[in-house]
Amino acid sequence: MTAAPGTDSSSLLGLASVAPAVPSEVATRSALASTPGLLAATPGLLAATPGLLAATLSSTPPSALSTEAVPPAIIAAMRRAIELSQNGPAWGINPQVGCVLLSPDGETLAEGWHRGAGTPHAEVDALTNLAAMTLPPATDASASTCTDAAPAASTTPTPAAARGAIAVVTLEPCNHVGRTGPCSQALIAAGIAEVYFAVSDPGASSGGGADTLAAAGVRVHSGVLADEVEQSIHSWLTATRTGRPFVTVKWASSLDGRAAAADGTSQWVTGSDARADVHARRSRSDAILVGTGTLAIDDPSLTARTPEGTLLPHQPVAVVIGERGIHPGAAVLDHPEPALEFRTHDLPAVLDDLFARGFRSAFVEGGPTLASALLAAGLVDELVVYVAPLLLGGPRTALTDLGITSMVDARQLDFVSVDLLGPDLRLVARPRRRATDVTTTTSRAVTDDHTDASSRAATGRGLGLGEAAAATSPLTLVTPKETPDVHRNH
Ligand SMILES: NC(=O)C1=CN([C@@H]2O[C@H](COP(=O)(O)OP(=O)(O)OC[C@H]3O[C@@H](n4cnc5c(N)ncnc54)[C@H](OP(=O)(O)O)[C@@H]3O)[C@@H](O)[C@H]2O)C=CC1
Ligand SMILES: Nc1c(N[C@@H]2O[C@H](COP(=O)(O)O)[C@@H](O)[C@H]2O)[nH]c(=O)[nH]c1=O
Repeated sequence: MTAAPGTDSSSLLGLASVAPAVPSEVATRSALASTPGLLAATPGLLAATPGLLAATLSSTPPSALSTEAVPPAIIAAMRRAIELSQNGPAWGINPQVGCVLLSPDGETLAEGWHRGAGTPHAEVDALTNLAAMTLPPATDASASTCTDAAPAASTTPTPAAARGAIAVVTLEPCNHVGRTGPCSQALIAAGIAEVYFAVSDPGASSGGGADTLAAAGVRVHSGVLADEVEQSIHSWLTATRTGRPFVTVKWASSLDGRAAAADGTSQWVTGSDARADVHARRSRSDAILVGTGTLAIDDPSLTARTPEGTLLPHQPVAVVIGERGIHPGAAVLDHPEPALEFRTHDLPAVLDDLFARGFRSAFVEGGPTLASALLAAGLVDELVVYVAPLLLGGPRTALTDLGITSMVDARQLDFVSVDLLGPDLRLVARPRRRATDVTTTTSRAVTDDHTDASSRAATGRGLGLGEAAAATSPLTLVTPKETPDVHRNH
């Protein structure tokens, strides 16, 4: 059973009588997103009473989509979309996104997910998969709008089965009109009648797809399992909202809070399970940051490796911060990715620069001076602390001065998780949000490896990297000649 966007079609989902959304209805989606946990609470009741559901929906405008109004098939599809999203890379400039296409009666038609910058977005991937299943081979179903390689809507896959279908997608469909075509247009062109998504896209240029869809007569709902999606792409959402990479500070300490023995040796404080966990986290990060003190004393490799020493498929870029820079012969010079050095103590500027290069996650591996400076500056989003059951005593505490002199100024955190890894504890904590905290949404957030030329200029910060280089090619290798303060090595 099919229907054009905005027209009625009877269905098991009871969606037939829902009026087409209007833009003003979509504009209220944030209210719904604030109570996402409720959305998933009572699907069983709804499954048992489809007639009641249809009645509820017909009398409830989409803007007031309530707990009861989310059909179980949509919840199930969103759970599947979240699973699919996790097939994509956890690092890089783009988020993990998954999409499930449903027929009007709730049957799964096709699935898709995003495989990283330069590849089709999840919605287009799902449409392409649907086309591949339903169109004759002569039709080029492999092209898509949302890739760097395939511009414009002329290559949008428009399988007939998509007409009147429902798209369930973890992130608001993008609204880009740039190097990549917008997913919102691809969905409209394919004849999708209804879209459910979890979380709004905070990107200034990529967000707004919901309004575009609604204006075209597509029924649009947001906030479905929003808590789950917020958690699964927390790092990317935070980076996009704040305009700097998501910063995780990690350290390994003794039970008495020492990161090294008095002579500076620290290998190893923690055991093999904890270190394997560190390497898995390295491989999900865009960059590993260390200060020149750690470089000088530990001479770390900063690669992501298996316990046997094999390199993991994704390697974060090693970033060394400090006036001393990288000494000749340092192990990071043998890293498979060219290392970056920032001969500065200006940490916001470093993070700005990394963001402009397309880095969305920074994993800080010390040492105590760099970690403390980042914390004191309020630039840390998460702590991952491994505590080993051993005592070291002495002066080498895991953190140094945070500028806190009295308990009233203590940094309050919340534990996110506490786990035993072999003999060691892993504690994950995040800053406690205060009522006065304001989430900053910058106007420079971008997705799909676009770099907004205004981003660095907007902050007024820089480390001597030419604006043009940063604006046009976030991952361009910058030679020392071009940048006295910032450069990649080898
Ligand atoms: N157990 C663990 O998890 C870890 C332990 N360690 C241990 O820590 C020790 C090294 O500690 P530490 O010297 O603190 O190492 P850091 O890596 O923190 O390096 C400190 C240096 O970073 C530079 N720096 C960059 N930005 C700033 C800033 N904003 N403010 C101040 N300094 C900045 C300065 O160098 P410059 O003079 O060049 O400007 C400073 O001297 C070693 O014994 C090592 O084994 C290290 C990492 C992890
Ligand atoms: N000592 C210590 C850690 N130290 C961190 O690991 C770095 C060494 O990385 P690599 O040379 O790539 O193996 C070192 O410089 C420091 O940042 N990490 C831990 O998980 N547990 C430990 O006990």
